[in-house]
Amino acid sequence: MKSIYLLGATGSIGTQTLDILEKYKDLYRLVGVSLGIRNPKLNERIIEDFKPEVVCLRNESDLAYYESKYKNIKFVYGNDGLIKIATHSKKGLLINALMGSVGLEPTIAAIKSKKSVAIANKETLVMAGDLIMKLAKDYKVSILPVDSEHNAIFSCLQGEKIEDVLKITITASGGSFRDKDRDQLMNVTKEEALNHPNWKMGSKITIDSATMMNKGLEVIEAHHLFQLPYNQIKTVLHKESIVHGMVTFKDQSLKAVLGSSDMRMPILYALSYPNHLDLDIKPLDFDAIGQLTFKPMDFQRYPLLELAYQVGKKGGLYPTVMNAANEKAVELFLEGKIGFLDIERRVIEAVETFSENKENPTIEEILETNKKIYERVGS
Ligand SMILES: NC(=O)C1=CN([C@@H]2O[C@H](COP(=O)(O)OP(=O)(O)OC[C@H]3O[C@@H](n4cnc5c(N)ncnc54)[C@H](OP(=O)(O)O)[C@@H]3O)[C@@H](O)[C@H]2O)C=CC1
Ligand SMILES: CC(=O)[C@@H](O)[C@H](O)COP(=O)(O)O
Ligand SMILES: [Mn+2]
Repeated sequence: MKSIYLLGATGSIGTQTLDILEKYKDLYRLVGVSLGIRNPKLNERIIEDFKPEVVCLRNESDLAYYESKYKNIKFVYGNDGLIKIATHSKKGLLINALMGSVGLEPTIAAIKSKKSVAIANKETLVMAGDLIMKLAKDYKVSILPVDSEHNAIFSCLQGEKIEDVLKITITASGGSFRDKDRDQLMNVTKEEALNHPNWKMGSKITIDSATMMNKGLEVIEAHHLFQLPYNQIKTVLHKESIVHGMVTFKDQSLKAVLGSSDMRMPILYALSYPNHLDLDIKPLDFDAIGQLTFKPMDFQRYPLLELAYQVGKKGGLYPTVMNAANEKAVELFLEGKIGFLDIERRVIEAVETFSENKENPTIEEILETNKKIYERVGS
C-alpha cells in the first residue's frame, strides 16, 4: 500500500483524485489530507470515507468541532497545517492540488521530508521551478506532472533521451472566449469567462485559460519539468482538447498522448507511474470525432502568453511577479471588482514596472516578492 497525502482535496483536481483513491483503495491509503472551506459536508464525507491519520483544516475556528467529532484523527490548520501534512512521518507521495502560490511551501517541505510530489499546482513550478527541481534531485525524489499536457509529454518521454528531443508542443483549447476578437472582450462577464468549452475546472484556472495565462504558466512549468530551453517549447491551438501533449524528436518522428478531456487519466498515471491501470472513462471514438484541428497560436490575441515566454527567459523573480499579479488580478475579477481585460493590463503593468530582479533568488526572496506584488496589484 502506498501512502498518499493530498493537499486541496475539495477542489476540482482534489475530488477527482479522491475518485481514483476510492477505486484503488487496495493500492493507495490516504494518510493525510487538506480540506476546504466551501463545502463542510464534503469535508466530513472525505474524513468518514478515507479515515486519514492527519487532516488540515483551513481555519483554526473549526478545530474544536472536528476534534470533538473525530477523536482518533489528528487535526491541524492553516498554512502551517499544510506543512505538517507534507512532513508527516510516513513516507509516501504528496499530491499537490492546491490553487495558487500557497502550494509552494508545502511542496518544498514534502521534498525535504523525502516524499515524491505529484504536482497539479503549476504556480509552484512557475515561482520556484529551479529550486524545486534541484531540491528534488538532491533529496532523490520525483516530481510527477499532473497537468494534462505535461503528463502527456512525460508519458511520451518514457524510454527516450531528452537530448533527442527537437521540441515539445503543448495544446491549448483557446478557453471560453476563443471565438471572440479582442474588441469583443470589453464587457464579457464572469459567468461567460467561467464557461470553459472542454474542461470542468476550478475558477482560477478557468479564467487563466480564457486569458491564455494558463498556457503561459504551462510553458514555464514545462521548462522546469523537462529541463528544456524556451525555444524548444511550443504551443498550438487545438479546440478539441483531445491531443494533450506532443514530443517531436530530432528525426521528425512525433509521439503524442490523446484522450478524453478527463483529468482522472493524468491523475491516475501520476499515481501509478510507470504503470497504466484500468480507468472507467469515455474512450475516444474516432468515428464520432471525425477530425482534429490545429491552428497557430496568435500572440497578439493572447499577449499574456507572449509575456510568459519573456518572463520565463528573464528568470529570477520575474515569473513570481507575473504569477502573483495574475493571482490577485484573477481574484479581483472573480469578485467583480475589475473587468476581464483589466487582468492582463494589471499583469503586464506589474511585470513592466518591476525593477528589483535577482538571479537565483532564495525561497525567502520569492515569497517576499510574491506577497509584495500580490498586495500591490490589489491596492
Ligand atoms: N482543475 C483542473 O482540471 C486542473 C487544475 N490544474 C491546477 O491544479 C491546481 C488546483 O486546481 P483546481 O483543482 O482547479 O482548483 P480548485 O479551486 O477547484 O481547488 C483548489 C483547492 O485548494 C484549496 N485551497 C485554495 N486556497 C487554499 C489555501 N490558501 N489554503 C488551503 N487550501 C486552499 C481549495 O479549498 P476550498 O475548497 O476551500 O476552496 C481546494 O481544495 C491549480 O494550480 C490548477 O492550475 C492543472 C490542470 C488541470
Ligand atoms: C486540463 C488541463 O490541463 C488544463 O490546464 C487545461 O490545459 C485547460 O485548458 P486550456 O487549454 O484551455 O488552457
Ligand atoms: Mn493544462
